[in-house]
Amino acid sequence: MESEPLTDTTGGPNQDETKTESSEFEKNQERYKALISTFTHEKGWRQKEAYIEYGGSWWTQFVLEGCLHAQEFFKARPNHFFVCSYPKTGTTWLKALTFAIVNRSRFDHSSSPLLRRTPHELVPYIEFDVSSFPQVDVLNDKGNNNLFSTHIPHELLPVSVVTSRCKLVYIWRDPKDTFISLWTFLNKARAELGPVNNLEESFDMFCRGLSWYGPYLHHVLGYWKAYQENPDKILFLKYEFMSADSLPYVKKLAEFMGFGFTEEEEEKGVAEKVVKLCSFEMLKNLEVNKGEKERENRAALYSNSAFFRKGKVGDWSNYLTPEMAARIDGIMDQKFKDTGLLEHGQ
Ligand SMILES: Nc1ncnc2c1ncn2[C@@H]1O[C@H](COP(=O)(O)OS(=O)(=O)O)[C@@H](OP(=O)(O)O)[C@H]1O
Repeated sequence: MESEPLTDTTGGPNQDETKTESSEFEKNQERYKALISTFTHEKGWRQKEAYIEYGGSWWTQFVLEGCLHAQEFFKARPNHFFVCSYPKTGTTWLKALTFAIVNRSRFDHSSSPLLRRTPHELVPYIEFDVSSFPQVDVLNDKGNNNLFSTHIPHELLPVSVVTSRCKLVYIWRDPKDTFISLWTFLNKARAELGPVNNLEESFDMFCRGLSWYGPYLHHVLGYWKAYQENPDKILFLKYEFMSADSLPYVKKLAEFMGFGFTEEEEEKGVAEKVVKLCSFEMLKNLEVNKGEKERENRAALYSNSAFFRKGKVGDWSNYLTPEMAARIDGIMDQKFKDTGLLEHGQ
């Protein structure tokens, strides 16, 4: 196992460049707001919330401001690692796994910060958690943080994430389960956001590509193409395969991150312990991930428990008709035809 320290002082966001004074931060936000007001706005999944077109994808105001901020200020370093995903495809799981993998020699399983803090606190999103940069200092209990995550489509990532030697893991999931997970999640937001469209209307919009960070299939394809061009930089995973048998994928992920399990660790079952610590059942039942508590940041519109619903493959069949399933499957087959994506990992 490589012994790169996780509190590496050369890692983490560039404090000089990223510790924006709040007035400067607010000035930037005003600049982004003015720019965003010139972009196309469409009716979103909630009456109160428009979707805004930027760079071929759909955004909500808050997240787009964060994306523009990340594009302008986030400086990736070679020792950074990024968990990339479309929302509701396995982000929380991968955040927990990457954190547990790289921190396993610092914490045993009874002292892991994952037992007290949500995976989202430990692995921040560059487009909203990191927009108030000083918060990053408190991550990992002390020191800097090298793990980040994002839902930004590949083609809109901050340039340094693509050009730096840092690595990325991307996870995707069956679009039917992704849609149901997203729709049920959005329904759990704080009441002030207003109601979400009914399932049929939201599904129709999802199929037409009109969704948060969508089109979903375009998001997947963007990372797939980047992976094909540079397989040493991106690890490509699928939720369904990981659910069926997590261990080989967790070992692969650790290896890819430069933190492969040693023979001695293999003998001691350390990889199995990481799998267990990050399992849905384990995380869902922790006090920190239960109830109505919320993360303390600008993005806290959901209780911590909203990130853990069923964690099952195929739950879509309890919500979608066979016709709806056939519609989205058909769109996926068409979009992914001849890309090799449907055969990947099988
Ligand atoms: N540890 C673990 N293992 C397996 N599955 C898990 C885990 N943690 C969360 N989940 C399930 O993942 C879905 C949430 O997706 P994300 O974590 O990508 O959501 S988010 O983008 O961070 O908002 C959501 O799926 P659904 O249950 O189908 O809604 C979560 O329940």
